[in-house]
Amino acid sequence: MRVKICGLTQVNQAQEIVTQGANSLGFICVERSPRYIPPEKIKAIAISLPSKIDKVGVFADHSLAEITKTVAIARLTSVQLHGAESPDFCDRLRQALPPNIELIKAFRIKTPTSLEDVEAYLDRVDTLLLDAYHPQMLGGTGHTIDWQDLQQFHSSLPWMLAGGLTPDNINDALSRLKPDGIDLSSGVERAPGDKDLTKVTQLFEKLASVR
Ligand SMILES: O=C(O)c1ccccc1N[C@@H]1O[C@H](COP(=O)(O)O)[C@@H](O)[C@H]1O
Repeated sequence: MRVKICGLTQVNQAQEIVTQGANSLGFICVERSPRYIPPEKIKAIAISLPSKIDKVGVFADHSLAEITKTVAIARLTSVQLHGAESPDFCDRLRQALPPNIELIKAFRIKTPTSLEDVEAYLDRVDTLLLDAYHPQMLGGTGHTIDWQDLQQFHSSLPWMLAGGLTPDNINDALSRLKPDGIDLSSGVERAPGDKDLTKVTQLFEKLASVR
């Protein structure tokens, strides 16, 4: 399963989290987030990691030029769109990016009808990410989606579950839902951008216990 740990800002933490088993790391490119990390610092982390590890830049309503420039500087392999980017924007971004860059579209699930938004993106992105809705925050909220709302969710694209996942609730989530990947940030953190490696260890222990 894809395990993405998001909100990295420190090279030693990134390396340790990969050693523990993460295959995907996320970097917040949203300037107003307390987890923001500039492109040059992402690059320093990215080039220290094995090439097989996904390096995901998280963007929200950035311009095409900002995203393409950051992808090049930071050596990203994936772009996560966490704002209100339209299907047409995704098409144009696809044209603007190198062909091997993965496009992940995040959806903030407020009610079951929020899932209807997914349809228009299926031919335009590679991966879906379902996160919790919060009225003031775009992401990193620590809030869970009502998993009941996702019971009937199926997709032709791989999808990742995000939103308030922790070592304590991950196995409950995975017993109810069968995502292709999981994405954790605040649930394995001491403070925004400062990961708690003990919690990351607990996460992988929990995941190993059900394999
Ligand atoms: O983490 C942030 O600060 C952030 C800012 C803007 C957009 C997305 C952000 N994070 C995303 O939030 C989810 C996980 O959050 P949590 O586990 O509930 O804390 C994940 O997809 C991050 O990429």
